[in-house]
Amino acid sequence: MAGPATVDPPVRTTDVNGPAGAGPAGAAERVVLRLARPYLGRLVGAGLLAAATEFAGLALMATATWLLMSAAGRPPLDRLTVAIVAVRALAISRGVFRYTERLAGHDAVLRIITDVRARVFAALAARRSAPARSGDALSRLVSDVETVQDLLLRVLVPAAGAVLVSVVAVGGAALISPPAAGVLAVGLLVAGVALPVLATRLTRRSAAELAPLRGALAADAIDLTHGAADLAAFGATATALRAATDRTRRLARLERRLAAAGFAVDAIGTLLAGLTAGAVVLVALASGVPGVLVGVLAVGTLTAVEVALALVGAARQRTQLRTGLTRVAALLGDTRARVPGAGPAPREEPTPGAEPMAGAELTPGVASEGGTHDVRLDDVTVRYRAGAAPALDRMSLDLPAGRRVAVVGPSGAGKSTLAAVLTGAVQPGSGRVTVGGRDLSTYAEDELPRVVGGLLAEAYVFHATVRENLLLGGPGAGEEELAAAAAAAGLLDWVREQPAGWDTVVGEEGSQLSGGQRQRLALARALLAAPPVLVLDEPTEGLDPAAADAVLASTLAATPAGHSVLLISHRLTGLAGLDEIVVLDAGRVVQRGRHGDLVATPGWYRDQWLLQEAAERGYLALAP
Ligand SMILES: Nc1ncnc2c1ncn2[C@@H]1O[C@H](COP(=O)(O)OP(=O)(O)OP(=O)(O)O)[C@@H](O)[C@H]1O
Repeated sequence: MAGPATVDPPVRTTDVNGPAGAGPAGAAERVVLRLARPYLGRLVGAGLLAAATEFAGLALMATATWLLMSAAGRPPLDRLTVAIVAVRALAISRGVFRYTERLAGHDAVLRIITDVRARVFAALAARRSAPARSGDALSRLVSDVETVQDLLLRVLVPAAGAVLVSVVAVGGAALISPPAAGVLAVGLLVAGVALPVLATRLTRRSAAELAPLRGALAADAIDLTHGAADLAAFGATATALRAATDRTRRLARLERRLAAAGFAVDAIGTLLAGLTAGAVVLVALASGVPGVLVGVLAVGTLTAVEVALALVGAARQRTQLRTGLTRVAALLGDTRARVPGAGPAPREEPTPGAEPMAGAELTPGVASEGGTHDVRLDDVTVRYRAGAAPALDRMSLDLPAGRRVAVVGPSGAGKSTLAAVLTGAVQPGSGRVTVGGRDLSTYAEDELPRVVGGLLAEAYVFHATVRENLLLGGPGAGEEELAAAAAAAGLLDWVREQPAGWDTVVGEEGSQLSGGQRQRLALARALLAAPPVLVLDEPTEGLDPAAADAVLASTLAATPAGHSVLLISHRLTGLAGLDEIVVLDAGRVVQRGRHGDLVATPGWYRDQWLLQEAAERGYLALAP
């Protein structure tokens, strides 16, 4: 069978979500901090308590060291009493400080978050382009706002505590030995400034790639589940799975790289603590500091460097929070930072080419392979549940190659089931379906979509660009073919009006399109695929009568000659040009013939035609 060997699913480039961290994170932080201003007193209190906690830990280690080393010289007990009491007091106060710091920090931050969430909600509600129902909006309300919480609780408060304690530690060391304090200051600067900068540099790029990649994977999961039927119908399941697997691998690689960089920085931090303590000891000994105080300086240095190393963790956190913070800040409109996910992917240079003719016949995406594509159903029965009434009841139907047939009938008659049987989505319980004389069950999974396919009921629109959604139907299609398919489906004018044109992102499940535009997009995709047997399940659903007539006419005109069409429709208008109309009821063919004959014959078709005529005449009379 000729035609493309593989059909690509819409390729989600990570830029669907926008480049993470593309915005100025510093500006975003300023916006967030401005929101925190009314709670500044509480935040400063939390920062001071964090510093008190770290200081209590540092003082505890230093006092305990002094106590142990002094006790080795067996001094009178009264000389140790103060230190013993201090150790107990510091050990208890450290826990108390930690507890109150957590309490105060969370109290302040949760108040700020309540404010931020209310503002984000208001901003989202005011934006028509980001409906509050969409997963993206939800993620902004929940996870992005949590980045504000993390910025305050995991970055700013601990960082403030670490800086304060570092200053106090250097001051304390200077009381014992100014040269040793100088060495400690250098060690603390390396631990608290140079290492965080290094950690940020090492992880920034990977962290920036991480967030959009995770977003793309989440969207993959939705597309693979909700769009499974459409992927299968276009033979793109394997390719979509491969793309998602590749993304998962890339994510794993990135996370490994980030973890390795993290371990390396941690190892350098530990080494630095040891080296600084060693240098402090040597300098203190050289300056004639007594042995006990040298011990105090050594242990104090180890503890102080460890406290300063918290800044490395804070820097790492900050890098990871960039994307979320930028999105929150941009949403609140206080920064010009780009909102990843809100904007379309950068526009590609248009492919030079002739202007397509509206309604021009499409180049078949797949040429028929010489053999005919006669479709035959013999005594086909489909039952969705054992004991239930059959959806198709011993149904027989011929659809010779090149024939254009409409299938109509009351709701629940089995029309969509017939489409599902032909596209291989539903296996008949009994009977035989052949295409080109070959049993349908002998077609390989990726082979059938190249012969029978089209627009399924409730077609899925992927969270990608218009172009990517269309290319699912015709992977190799150029601008001209895209335009011809879009013109036939009545979508071209809309595409041309969009600033991003073919690169307009349609949102999750096409949420940024109207129902009619979604339907036209799905129809254009089916037309682009142009299989020899084209199944169209309600192609004009959701369109007003005049638009439905125009789209149906251009759709039929765009279908290549020699290709069969099986059109499922509720509307009976526009069927006069078809070769045959089959009326189904309760899974059986109850009438068949051309429109003119059926209208003249008493039965469901004639009744329905008269009803629809009257209804649409009324509609047109009411129309302005
Ligand atoms: N997935 C399913 N599971 C169980 N029963 C189903 C399923 N799909 C369809 N049916 C049943 O099969 C029968 C035929 O449904 P089908 O969707 O083919 O009818 P239809 O003619 O396309 O209806 P409509 O015009 O309302 O879309 C109905 O009774 C329906 O309830």
